[in-house]
Formats: sequence, C-alpha cells, structure tokens
Amino acid sequence: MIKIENLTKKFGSHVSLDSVNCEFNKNESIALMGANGAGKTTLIRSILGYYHADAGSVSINGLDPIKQRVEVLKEISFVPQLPPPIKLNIEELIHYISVSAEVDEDKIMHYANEMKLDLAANMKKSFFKLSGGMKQKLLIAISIAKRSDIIIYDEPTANLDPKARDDFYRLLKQNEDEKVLLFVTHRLEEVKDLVNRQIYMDLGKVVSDEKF
Ligand SMILES: Nc1ncnc2c1ncn2[C@@H]1O[C@H](COP(=O)(O)OP(=O)(O)OP(=O)(O)O)[C@@H](O)[C@H]1O
Repeated sequence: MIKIENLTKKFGSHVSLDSVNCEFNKNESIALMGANGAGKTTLIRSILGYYHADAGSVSINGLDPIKQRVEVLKEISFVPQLPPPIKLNIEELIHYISVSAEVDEDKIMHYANEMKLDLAANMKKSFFKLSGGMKQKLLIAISIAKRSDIIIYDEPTANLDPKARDDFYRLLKQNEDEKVLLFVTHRLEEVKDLVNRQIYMDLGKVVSDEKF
C-alpha cells in the first residue's frame, strides 16, 4: 500500500530523511518510534505529500502523493500532533467533512459518542475553542468514521486522559482489520497490544524494523 524508496529530505543542509526504504502493507499496525528530531513527522508528511523529496520516491497504492494529492488523501485518515486552528463551529466542520471527504455524519457522531465527547452540547462552539483533549477526540472520531485503508496518527494521545486513551485503543482494535495503521508514538507500552510491527528511526534513518 505504501512504498518508500531511497527517500531523502533535507531542510537546508540538515538531512531529515536519509535514503529511507520501507513498505507498509494491509493488516499492518506499526509503531513508528525514535528520539525527538529522528525524522518521524517528516516521513509522515512525505507520505501525505507535504514535501518534495530531494531524492527517492513515495507511492500510495501506486499513486504519487504530490502529483495525485487529492486521490491520495481520500485513501488516508490522518490525525496530526497538534490540531489545526479551525474556525468553523462543530456543526459546520462535521458538515464540511461529510461533503468534502464523503464521511457519514452519523458515523462521526457515533464515534464521538464512543470517545465520550458530548457533541450535542458543543455544536455551536468553534473547533479552536474546544479543549485540547476534545479536539483530539473529535479528530479521532472523524478518522475512524472516514473508513480509509490507511490511518496515520502522529502522537494522537498526548492530550487524552487515561480513560480516553483506553476508549481510543479499544476503537482502533475494532477497526484495524484490512488497513495500514501507522502510529508515531513515544509510549510503546500503550500500543503494544495493538501493533504488529515496530520501527525505530534515528538521525533520519530506519535503524530497526521488527514484525511479530
Ligand atoms: N519544516 C522544517 N524546516 C526545517 N527543519 C525541519 C522542518 N521539519 C523538520 N525539520 C527538522 O528535521 C528533523 C526531523 O524532524 P521531525 O519533526 O521529522 O522529527 P520527529 O522524529 O517527528 O521528532 P518529534 O519526536 O520531536 O516529533 C529535525 O531536526 C527538525 O528540526
């Protein structure tokens, strides 16, 4: 599904990705780990087509994430490390997503409810006025409701309380079949039961890649 070949990305003279090779396939749940600055977010952003590579290539189901970005993003659900500063209120945001990404509004409501997020009481509130944890819960609900083949999370639980983390992992466990689930995480113990592959990066390289 995701094929990364000899991918190099530099920012000025700094090499953030140094000739990375890896493939992610259906039914893989991957914990992507490594020290701060190792290149994890750069790798994810390259998969999402944010960056032009200095060398090498990324292919998502045979598509180029830069040249065919709209098609590629249809196949991916992504929750970033920091929620984007969206000014729409919740009602408008859910409606916008249902139309633009063809996500069923009822499913978003369903998964928000599973994440114990009281949407009904907050429908007229701007997204950016929600608490950090509430924003993350809504983005998680949308990511699962979207039913993509590829789900990517960049440290999604930083703002979640322990109960919400349990709800999140339970939902993922129920929804991981036939997908690629890629997690950037610093907390392996939390995702151990969920993942079947662990990748460590350091200084822009994949230094260990274990499947089990
Ligand atoms: N837009 C950018 N401009 C300049 N340098 C960048 C940019 N994005 C990332 N870098 C640099 O690339 C390196 C890798 O950063 P990246 O965000 O990919 O690390 P990370 O492994 O996700 O780290 P963390 O665990 O702290 O989130 C860092 O040295 C960072 O400063």
